[in-house]
Amino acid sequence: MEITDFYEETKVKFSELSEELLWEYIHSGEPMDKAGGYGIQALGGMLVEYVHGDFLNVVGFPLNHFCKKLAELYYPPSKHNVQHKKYDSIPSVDTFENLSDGESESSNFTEHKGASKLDSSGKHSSGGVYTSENSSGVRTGFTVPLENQNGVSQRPPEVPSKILELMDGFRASKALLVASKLKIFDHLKHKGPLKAVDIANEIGTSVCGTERLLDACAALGLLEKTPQGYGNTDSVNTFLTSDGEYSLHGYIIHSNDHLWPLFTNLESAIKEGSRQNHRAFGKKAEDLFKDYYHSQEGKQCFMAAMHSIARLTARDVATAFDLSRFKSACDLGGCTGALARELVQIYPNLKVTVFDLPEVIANISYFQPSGQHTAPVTFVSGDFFKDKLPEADLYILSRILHDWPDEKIHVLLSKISALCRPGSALLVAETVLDEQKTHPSRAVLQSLSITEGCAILLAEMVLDDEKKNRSTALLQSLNMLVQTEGKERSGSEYQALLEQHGFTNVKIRITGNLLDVILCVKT
Ligand SMILES: C[S@@+](CC[C@H](N)C(=O)[O-])C[C@H]1O[C@@H](n2cnc3c(N)ncnc32)[C@H](O)[C@@H]1O
Repeated sequence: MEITDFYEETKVKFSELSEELLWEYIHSGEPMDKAGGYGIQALGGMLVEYVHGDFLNVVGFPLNHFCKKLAELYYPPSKHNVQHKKYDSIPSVDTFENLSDGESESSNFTEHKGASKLDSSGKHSSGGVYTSENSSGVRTGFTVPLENQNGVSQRPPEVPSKILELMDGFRASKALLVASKLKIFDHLKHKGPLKAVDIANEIGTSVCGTERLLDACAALGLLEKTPQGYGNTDSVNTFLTSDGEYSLHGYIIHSNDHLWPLFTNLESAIKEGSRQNHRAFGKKAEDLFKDYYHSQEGKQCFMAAMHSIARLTARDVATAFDLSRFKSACDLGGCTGALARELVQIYPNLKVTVFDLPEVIANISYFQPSGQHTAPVTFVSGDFFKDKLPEADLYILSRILHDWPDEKIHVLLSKISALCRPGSALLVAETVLDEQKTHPSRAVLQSLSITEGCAILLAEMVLDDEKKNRSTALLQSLNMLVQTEGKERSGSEYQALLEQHGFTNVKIRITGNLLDVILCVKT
């Protein structure tokens, strides 16, 4: 990728202005959203005596210089193409006037859509002149002849928007993470709309940096920008503020403070095939929980992260199968009890025990909902690899198996299996990978009896959704690589693990939520 930078200088002389006129201009409202406080292209033009230099630079974009730079980048002078450079410093430009002229537009449009070439008289002929066209069909570029190394004119490939989006994806993520970490969304929820300067004062940041972050968030669809200032969108109020019932704030802070540094070491993780805690944080404990739980802050951050995802997934996990025949359940590694509480609400006859490490159980009070009836949920502390497990006729492992390698899973499953009576069951909630890890399942489409056109449209929609789910699952598998010794597994991999320990009748529900659910019975 080639990067070039430049600046453009334009001098603007204001005339002598009376205070009265200035106030009138202010009250017109025009200056309010203008960098520099006036709009030379509109009312503000009356304030200006003269302009030396590029007028459009004052309006906001130095188009002429920009186009010259583009021409340099796309058409650098070389032995092969110097002879074509008949025009001044940039090739011919489609003016706005051309675009407003319906007839000439349509004829030019046709001409420009096919490849064309400037001949020595400056007219178009078939060949290699390129002009860009935006999604609304309005041409925005200027013609630039392009040649390959052999001097043959060619049209560059379409802009690979998907690749560019992925390439820059980390910037968008980081903007979201930092805005959350700085509690910008919280301030806007309670006091918005606010101007950049007010937010900067509230959170103690620079005005220029804050304004850029807010503008980026607005461009990403997270914020609304109006003359009154920046405000949250509805989904930001629901998911990104820290006090919302379904807030993802806990997971976002975990992503910023832990996952981000771990993913920075993804390259080493791929080379070595192992987790990267020592590189990201300078220490390596026996397992990831000892890493996370060694400080009170780390512990609460991890618990908040687990809690926020559990709140969003618990309903789908609890209802994926009818569990009403069970009287007692034990959620092993049940953390803050979010799933347990959902279960007792849906199945009023079910008593649920949450079993987790002592460090976690000591902190559950932070996550207890206030004023809610929580009597059937009991919390027990212990180590599920070493200690005796509570008795129950339904065991639950939600996001537990993916943390561990097969050897450890065998230890845990054999303990659970030994405790199960015939008819007892095990419910596993994990992101289940599709079998090939390449092809989306077509089962849904085969079951549709609809017209062909409709089927194709639906197929594309379903496949798009499936692709998105699949990439989420496979990226989650990378997430496990950088921080654990575990991994995400496919349905048949889970089935094999479970059957080895006497669990049969393995049923899998793909929920469409972040977690899928597997139910199996001990025979
Ligand atoms: C990835 S979290 C999943 C939490 C919860 N089940 C959920 O889905 O939101 C793993 C949980 O297992 C617990 N855990 C890890 N090792 C454990 C052990 N040896 N004994 C008991 N719990 C353990 C952790 O404290 C943590 O709460």
